[in-house]
Amino acid sequence: MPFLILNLFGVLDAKRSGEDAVKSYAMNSGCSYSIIRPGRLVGGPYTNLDLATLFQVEGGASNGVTVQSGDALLGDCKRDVCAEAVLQCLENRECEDVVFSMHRFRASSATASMTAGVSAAAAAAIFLSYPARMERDHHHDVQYSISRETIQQHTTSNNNIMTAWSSSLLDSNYWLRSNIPTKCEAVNNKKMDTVNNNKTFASNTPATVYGEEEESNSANGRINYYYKRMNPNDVDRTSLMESHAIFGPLWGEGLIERYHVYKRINTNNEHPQIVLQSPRELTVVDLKVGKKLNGHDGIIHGGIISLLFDEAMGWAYECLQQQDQIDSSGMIIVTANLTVNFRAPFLAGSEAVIRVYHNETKGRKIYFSARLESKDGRVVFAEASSLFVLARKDKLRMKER
Ligand SMILES: CCCCCCCCCCCCCCCC(=O)SCCNC(=O)CCNC(=O)[C@H](O)C(C)(C)COP(=O)(O)OP(=O)(O)OC[C@H]1O[C@@H](n2cnc3c(N)ncnc32)[C@H](O)[C@@H]1OP(=O)(O)O
Repeated sequence: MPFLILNLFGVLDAKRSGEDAVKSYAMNSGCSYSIIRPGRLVGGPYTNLDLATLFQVEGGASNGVTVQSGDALLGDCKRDVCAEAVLQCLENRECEDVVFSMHRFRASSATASMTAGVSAAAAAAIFLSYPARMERDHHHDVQYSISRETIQQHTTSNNNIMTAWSSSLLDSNYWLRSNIPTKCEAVNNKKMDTVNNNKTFASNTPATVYGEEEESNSANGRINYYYKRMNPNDVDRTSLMESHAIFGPLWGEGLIERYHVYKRINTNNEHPQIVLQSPRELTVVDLKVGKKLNGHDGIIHGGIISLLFDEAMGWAYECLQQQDQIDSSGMIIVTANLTVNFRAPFLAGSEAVIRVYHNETKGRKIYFSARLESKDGRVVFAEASSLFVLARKDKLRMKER
């Protein structure tokens, strides 16, 4: 069928952007995904409004299916078959990061057919025992609108999320995550955005920066904290905005699109006006990177990540200096050593936070560590440790070997 007709009202565009969103969410969250592209859904219950519903198209007696990678298959797909595939994907690790289309097998046999393209293991895992299973488990009675709970009950594969093209199949278009305890929940984008903690934050705390620690060293056992935005315009360096790597040349659409630095301020729980000292977490940077800073296609360059860390730690020194009232007149803080471990691809166009921790100060040597992580803290993209040295400005010079 011509693409123009299939894509009437932008249906296929919407499906593609849904898939892209699932993949990108999976990458950012450290989950895998399975994407099922069923043909037109037929067979009851008729939950969506289309011609198949109008004419109560049954889809025949056969429950056989054909599976193929990509979207080359044309035809329809029975709802119960699709529902079964959803459950099978969640149960089989072979189905992680798999995209396949699925259609009714037109021969009279009820045996599943696999077409090359989808990994043989995945296809086998999904469908080899499929007809027998349908008989055994009476899945004809399966709840076609699969609830979150049903999915969770059937989820044994590790950390998989999935989507199916048909919103009539899954309740509320849930994107599903599986059984790592903290992640064992069905999430949709609205829920994701409203994840919050019950800490007391100042009103200037961005919704994207979350507190995570239960401090226990104040008199009454708890410390409240909030984050105060630091303003780069206050920096006593007139050239900062023009020649600074981040706020100058690398700033803008497609480049570094946000780099908001927040200083963590701890207060006594009972007397919030009293600011407490020595939090290990000094600074949080709320950042967004564009799509023009890549090394590999779609993945932010490791050098850029190192830059983001280096800067965050420089600002952390500023926070430390304000807090400990270090006298640094005539001195400048420079990075002597920076080590970065890259843990997961940081995708172009992503938002994230960097949390910087103060480890130790020895004379003019200051040691920091930091994490670049997703905004909900579930994925660590990179970790860094550094040594900053406070050097005299007038002595800082090119050294001879
Ligand atoms: C409200 C508004 C707020 C505004 C808020 C503004 C915030 C705005 C933030 C901007 C943030 C920018 C952040 C970018 C920061 C850079 O990127 S700076 C650029 C990159 N770094 C450089 O160019 C530094 C080049 N290196 C040097 O100049 C010199 O090697 C150093 C690091 C100054 C050290 O030289 P030195 O002063 O002669 O000292 P030296 O005796 O060699 O070493 C001192 C100690 O450090 C140790 N050390 C030195 N290097 C190393 C090393 N690589 N590994 C291990 N140990 C080392 C030595 O062993 C020695 O240890 P001790 O013997 O004292 O125990």
